Amino acid sequence: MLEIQNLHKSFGQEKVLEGLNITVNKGEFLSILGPSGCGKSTLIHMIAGLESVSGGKILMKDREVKAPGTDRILVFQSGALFPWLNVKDNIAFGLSNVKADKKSQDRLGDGKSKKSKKDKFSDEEKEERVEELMKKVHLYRFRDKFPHQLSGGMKQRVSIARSLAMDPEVLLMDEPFSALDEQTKMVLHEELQRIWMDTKKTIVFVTHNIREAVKLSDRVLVMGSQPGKIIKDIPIPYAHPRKVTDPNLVEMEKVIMESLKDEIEKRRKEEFGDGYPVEASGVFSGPDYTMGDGI
Ligand SMILES: Nc1ncnc2c1ncn2[C@@H]1O[C@H](COP(=O)(O)OP(=O)(O)OP(=O)(O)O)[C@@H](O)[C@H]1O
Repeated sequence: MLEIQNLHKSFGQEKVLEGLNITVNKGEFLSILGPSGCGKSTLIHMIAGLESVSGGKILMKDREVKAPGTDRILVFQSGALFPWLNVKDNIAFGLSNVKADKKSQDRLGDGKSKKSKKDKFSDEEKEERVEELMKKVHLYRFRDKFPHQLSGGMKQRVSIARSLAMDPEVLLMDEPFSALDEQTKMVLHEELQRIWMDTKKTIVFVTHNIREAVKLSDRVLVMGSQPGKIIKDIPIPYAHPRKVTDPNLVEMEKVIMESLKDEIEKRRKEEFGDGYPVEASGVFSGPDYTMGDGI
């Protein structure tokens, strides 16, 4: 479905990503996990077509990614809703720009005419999709509310619904829950697992939270930094929906921690210099092993 081949990225003299090779399978929930600054957002922006590549290729269904497209929709950390639109209109917003692909054009009988590209969905289908998605993310009764009237979790659910409305081949998620409190995060994890099981969408999910990655994904790619590279590819072969208390998942968290040992040591040295006692650093002592601002 999505193939990343020998991908490199530099910003000026700074080499950010080096030699990444990733295959994302159809229907897979893949997490990209790594410490702050290792290049996760840069990578997902490149897949979305929002950032250029410095070397290598990104192929989506064998076609090189050169620009953003409705086959790859990115859900941002902030939700990025339009404040002047209510829930319903925010979800409906992208639909008018979704055009039918070549196959559907042919089915519609005008596949040869580029100028008259048809909308993928009729007006009735758009209406139905928006209604269905508002129900799917449990926001139907809030459909007339505006973003400032919603909680952080609700806003993120609108954002997910808006992305799903466009029926992308791949849903790209850049730390979508990192700004939320723990309780809301847990609810949204359940919500996302349910949506994923329902829709069987391919999801590429960027996070620095080990527990989140293990709970949600079929596979976790662990990244190292400076420059960013894949250091481990770890399958999480357990049925969904999952509970974080599942001993198998706790075990997987330990496996991932182990694979990040060198990375943690690198960060510890950066933060504290040589000789700082490991047990005194407090790094990774939090409840979810977040590799965020603490290191
Ligand atoms: N547009 C840009 N111009 C210059 N440097 C950039 C740009 N975008 C990112 N970088 C640099 O690339 C490196 C990787 O950044 P990126 O945001 O991809 O990391 P990240 O793993 O997503 O971090 P975080 O988890 O903190 O969001 C950083 O050193 C950052 O400063």
